[in-house]
Amino acid sequence: MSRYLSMSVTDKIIVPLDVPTEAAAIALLDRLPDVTFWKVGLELFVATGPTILKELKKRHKKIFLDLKFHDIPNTVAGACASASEYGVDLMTLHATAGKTALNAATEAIAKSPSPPQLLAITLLTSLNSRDLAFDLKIPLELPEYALQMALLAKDSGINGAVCSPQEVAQLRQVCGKDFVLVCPGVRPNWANTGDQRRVMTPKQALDAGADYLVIGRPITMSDDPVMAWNRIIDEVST
Ligand SMILES: O=C(O)c1cc(=O)[nH]c(=O)n1[C@@H]1O[C@H](COP(=O)(O)O)[C@@H](O)[C@H]1O
Repeated sequence: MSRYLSMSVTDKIIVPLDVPTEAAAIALLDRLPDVTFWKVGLELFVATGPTILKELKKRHKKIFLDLKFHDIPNTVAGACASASEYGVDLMTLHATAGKTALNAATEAIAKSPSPPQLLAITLLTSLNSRDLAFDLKIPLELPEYALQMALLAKDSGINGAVCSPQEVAQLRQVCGKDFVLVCPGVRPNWANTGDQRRVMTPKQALDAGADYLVIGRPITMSDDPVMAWNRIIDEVST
């Protein structure tokens, strides 16, 4: 058994199964047995449906089902009710679906025997201040906008938010210790940023107050995913 398994920090790093087939997902699960928390997002779920969730449960893994619901309240509530039947740990919807949809989602999952924790997307980590101001025409500074989306979610009964590590300290301070904060947009110094725009290193993100980090391509697209995973665990443990 790897020495990394004994460190609770491993449970804070969620690795996304951003691959197009069940076979590719299973190859990653086999390659990275020390990963305890996996994310299933749109690419894989559209390809496999809930089959992949059963495989993860068989392996006793925690599951973040990241389908980012964004629709009218009735539809969001129905999707949340259906998805909560899978017995996953975390689920996402966009804060910009609005207060009524966020409330409806909260009520819909409350009926589940094992409700997931609901997380609201504040502002995708692939967007920067320029995108917010010029393309989306949002007349707020980016950190203020992310905070307002988190507060909207919190006031609507949502358990936590997905935010960039650059905003996590402020959200932690304002939203409190029980609000779950999950940060994608995490890049070790040695990894490419790719399409992520608001990044920090894993250690910086955890030190700033993130409960969980989502780290994908630096691990999964590495020539040696096990080495990349162990390197990240070492960096956040020192
Ligand atoms: O909800 C998410 O997980 C998410 C929100 C966000 O704002 N940014 C973001 O990158 N993500 C997801 O986090 C993962 C990041 O992957 P990498 O960029 O490869 O580390 C992807 O699966 C994204 O779908």
